[in-house]
Amino acid sequence: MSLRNMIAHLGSVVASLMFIWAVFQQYFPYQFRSYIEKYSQRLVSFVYPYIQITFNEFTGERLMRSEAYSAIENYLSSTSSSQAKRLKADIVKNNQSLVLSMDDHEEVADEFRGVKLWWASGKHIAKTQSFSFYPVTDEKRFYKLTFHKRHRDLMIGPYLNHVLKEGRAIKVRNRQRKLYTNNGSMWSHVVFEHPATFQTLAMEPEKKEEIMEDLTTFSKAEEFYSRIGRAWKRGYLLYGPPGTGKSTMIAAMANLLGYDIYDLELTAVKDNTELRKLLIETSSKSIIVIEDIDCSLDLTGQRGKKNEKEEPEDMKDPRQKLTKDQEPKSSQVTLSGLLNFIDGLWSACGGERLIVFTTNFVEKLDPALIRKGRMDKHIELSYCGFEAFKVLANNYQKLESHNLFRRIQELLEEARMTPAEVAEHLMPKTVSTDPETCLESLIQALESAKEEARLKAEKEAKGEELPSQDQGKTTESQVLAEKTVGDENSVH
Ligand SMILES: Nc1ncnc2c1ncn2[C@@H]1O[C@H](COP(=O)(O)OP(=O)(O)OP(=O)(O)O)[C@@H](O)[C@H]1O
Repeated sequence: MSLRNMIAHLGSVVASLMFIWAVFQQYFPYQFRSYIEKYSQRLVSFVYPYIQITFNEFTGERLMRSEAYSAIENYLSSTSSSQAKRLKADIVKNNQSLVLSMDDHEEVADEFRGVKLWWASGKHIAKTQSFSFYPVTDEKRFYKLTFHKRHRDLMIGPYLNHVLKEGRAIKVRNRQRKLYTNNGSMWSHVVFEHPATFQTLAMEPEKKEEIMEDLTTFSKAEEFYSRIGRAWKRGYLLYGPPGTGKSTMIAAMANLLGYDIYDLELTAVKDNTELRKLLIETSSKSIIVIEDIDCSLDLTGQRGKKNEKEEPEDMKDPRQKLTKDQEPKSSQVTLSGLLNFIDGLWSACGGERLIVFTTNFVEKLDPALIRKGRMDKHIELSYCGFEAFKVLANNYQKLESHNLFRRIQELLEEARMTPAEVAEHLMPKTVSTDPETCLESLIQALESAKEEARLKAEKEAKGEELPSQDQGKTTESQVLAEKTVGDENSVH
């Protein structure tokens, strides 16, 4: 064989080898791998007593972020922060709090009803075919749950339900809460960040406890409501003079339960259809508030007549100046419409909702609206008593006791003053105002309120005509001539 032939032969051998190598690379490694994997897994499952479940971060054709994955991420956050060595941090709640989760390829242990199990985090990195100037990494994260096969039923049923439920609850606690208001039939929202809590609410401690207990019992009563076949809702009627803390209490309720607030302006709702739409759009874990219910709806038939008689033209509600066609906006939402929605509508919507009505004039309300069953709890917020004062003194001046407290206690038993007014006196006027100056200013105000009441009572006794007062505003600093027993913040 000539040298030329030999080179040509060698060339074709090399070409054939390269072809075979290419074919081998292209097909065999994959086939080998899958065969090896398949049979090794079968082999391992004979001797390996554990079961593994994988929860991928993205699921479905449209690769939506899996709800289960994020619930597990939230559930594992506290375990991860105490066990994992490498953690990832993320900021939630409007950049205010940090949430930690375990980094990739970490493992943490958990225990459920005495059974130990393990969670591991991992990721697959897939090569993307698309061309991009920026590095494109297609990372698919997952959590893998490992447990012994003898606990299969416990893990797949109760444990995973527990993880999802807890994870969702943590998500709700960490989410940024919202305050919704309606403009006609549309809700718009802002971030809800009211600092009021039941700790800072000026009220008698036992009544506060009772309300807090009622709220937390309600929030945990999902099973109860579904068992009795009723919508998971509860109605509160808050009533009392302006400045006694009705709005503050609603904020404290929302903060206690971690709920959103829907501040429903009924006068902006055209008719029952719009009302239905608004109520259906409210989300679970929310408080629907209808403030000043006596002014929002013509519940009693008194409002129109009263305003026409008492208010001068320029003082009237702007709605009163609308044309005749536009005017009866509020009256188109009827009391029966409202009550029907409250009773019936939410049975069809999942999740829990509180509905809170407020009024300054409980006696004006239609008995149908406030009868038990419609409104589950009636809470009266009233003038400041000594216990409520002590909460305010602690809030505003960090005072738990002071020798002027005794005098203030005596005066509060004789003079009516709203918590809002008391708070105003306790608020330091300058940075250097000392607590004693504030207490003295409060004592002075209480003494003059007491004197005013004495004069008023004297006039009344003489049968003199009293100057007319706007009932809505009178409460600011009325003095109790004959103090009625137990009128502070009473709960029914
Ligand atoms: N019980 C209370 N505890 C703590 N602060 C209170 C209380 N009542 C009133 N305040 C203070 O007075 C201010 C006004 O109170 P709030 O708006 O809650 O009263 P309201 O009863 O809702 O009045 P309105 O009927 O006019 O809406 C609040 O910002 C709060 O600081």
